[in-house]
Amino acid sequence: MKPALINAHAQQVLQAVQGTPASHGHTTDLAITRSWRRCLDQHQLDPASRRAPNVVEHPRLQDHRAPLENIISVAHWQMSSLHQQLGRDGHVVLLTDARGVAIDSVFNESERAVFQRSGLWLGSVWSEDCEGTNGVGTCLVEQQHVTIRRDEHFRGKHVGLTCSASPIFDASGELLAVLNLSSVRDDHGLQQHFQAMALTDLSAKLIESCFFLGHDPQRYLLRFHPEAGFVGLLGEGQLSFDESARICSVNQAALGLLGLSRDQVVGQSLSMLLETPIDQVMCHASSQPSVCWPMRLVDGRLLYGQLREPLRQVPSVTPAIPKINDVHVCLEDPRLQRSFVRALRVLERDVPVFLQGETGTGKEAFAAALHRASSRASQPFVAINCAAIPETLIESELFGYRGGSFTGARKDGMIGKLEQAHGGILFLDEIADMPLALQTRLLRVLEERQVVPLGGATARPLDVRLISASHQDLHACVAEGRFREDLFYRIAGFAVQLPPLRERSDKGRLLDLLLREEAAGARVRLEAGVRERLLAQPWPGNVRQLRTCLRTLVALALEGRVTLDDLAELLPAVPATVALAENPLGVSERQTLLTLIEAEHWHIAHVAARLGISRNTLYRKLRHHGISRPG
Ligand SMILES: Nc1ncnc2c1ncn2[C@@H]1O[C@H](COP(=O)(O)OP(=O)(O)OP(=O)(O)O)[C@@H](O)[C@H]1O
Repeated sequence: MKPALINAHAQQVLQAVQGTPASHGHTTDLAITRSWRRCLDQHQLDPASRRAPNVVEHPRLQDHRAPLENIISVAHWQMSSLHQQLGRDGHVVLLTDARGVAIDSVFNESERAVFQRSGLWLGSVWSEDCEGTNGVGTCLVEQQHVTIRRDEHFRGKHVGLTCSASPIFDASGELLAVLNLSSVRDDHGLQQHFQAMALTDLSAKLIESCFFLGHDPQRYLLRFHPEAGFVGLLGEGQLSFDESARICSVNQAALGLLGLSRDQVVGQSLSMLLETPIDQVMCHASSQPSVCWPMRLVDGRLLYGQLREPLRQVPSVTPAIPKINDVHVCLEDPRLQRSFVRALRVLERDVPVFLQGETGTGKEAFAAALHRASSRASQPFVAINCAAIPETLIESELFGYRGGSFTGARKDGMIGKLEQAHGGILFLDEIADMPLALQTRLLRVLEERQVVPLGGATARPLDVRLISASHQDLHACVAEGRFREDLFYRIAGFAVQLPPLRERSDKGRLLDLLLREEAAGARVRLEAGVRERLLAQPWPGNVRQLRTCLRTLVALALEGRVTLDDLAELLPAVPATVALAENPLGVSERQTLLTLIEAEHWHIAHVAARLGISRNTLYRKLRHHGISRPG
């Protein structure tokens, strides 16, 4: 931002606050005028100051992050989804604590420098007393959603930004964090601003709701709404209470629906609110409530509710510190380690885990590692690739069948994969590809915890811990009507984003591990420069592609030596555009596929190996691009 522009903006701010409206009719938004006054009178800030933002450095940043670990893990996935939904570049999503310190962020890596220049990165402090009027700081003061457009910022330095910020409250109504979306684009119309505002606010509410649902698993949780169909959705009332029916916490929507203040509700007995007797309410308590039942308030109004009973205590066999060194995969990246430890904790409490990541990032390896580290390690781990089983067979594969129930069925019937996983862990890979009709059946199985084989009459109990995965954005699948929303909520209790290989800080360790595995005891030495070259590759097919590449190098190595020439022969197999593009399988994907498929004469296994992706992924991509075998 040029000094002259900063000074001109500062002049306009001063005129507006001192009562002389600026020539171009400056803001009439009262929240902004109030904030400008605070900046001048209370914080004594200079709108023309070009001082860089305050930044909390490591390890002090850890002190800000540690108390909010739970909300960060709930929020991160939603932040990525928000960033993705906005679709284009130029946006950064920040999560700050209640003091305005950025404790998490999501942006395109290629834009890091742009956002750093604007002060939008981990540790930067965005409270009003530091940075003047801005999304985060003003939202913290107003305690409601605010949007601060370009020259509505107090400091001229920030007029290149548009920020939408929404507060996130904890279960006792205290402001816990702020979700902020900042854009450096100047070509946005009003409609895009409204879309960004609405999405930010919706995301903050979703995070708040998820946080409430998990904040106190040892209490009863009552979810309610005057319309049965709205229970389970964003506007529902949520209220937790203890064994003696004393209300412990309540969300904002519940207060609105009840027409009461927090003080009138928290600490009271549930019987003060309900005409329906408490023992009747308690009859509906279940660990996996799925049906709504009517209850009456003392003022006669009818509500519909669902009651979740306290979640069981974690079995004592659960390791206090999960056995992360014992899982036989490389998880040296601190982000991945943290995700692993947290995923294991929630899985032990029967919360379903959902893994999202690009193809080959190691979703199945991660799930299998969770199994090995869990208290069910000696029980089965059953993996099903929902994209790989033909649609006609998937039902019998999953549910099994009784002997002779259809033509071609085995005489003695077959036990389905679901039942094979009984007592252990079920891994549903590529779940977004499951046909809709089957999603309905799966949902019923998960809710009722029993399975009926095809052609069978009796239900058999099913006790499985569930991990599912997809390379697709399930939010988008739900929005497009390809994935059931209720199933989404059932399977995505805790979401883990697996980073692509190019972003992992443990790339080197992973390379060493894979090389050892591929060498299978033989001595293999990488010549100088080979390792560096391997680590610098973008690896669109992620860990799988790296493994395939190493396997080939080991096979080619003469006297156990891998040379730069060996590597050079292999790497051009992926066209240069693929290596350079930010989304390497994006723009040039179709062309890449056509070139390789022609070169390999439609040998699918060879093409998949050259790209370092699975055959299923390749088939899916061919379908997606409408590429089919000629003749
Ligand atoms: N952390 C890891 N440590 C060691 N090997 C790994 C790790 N992650 C992935 N791999 C290896 O990479 C390959 C691909 O992993 P995996 O099949 O788990 O990926 P995926 O994300 O499930 O793939 P897809 O998207 O095709 O389903 C496997 O050979 C696996 O052993």
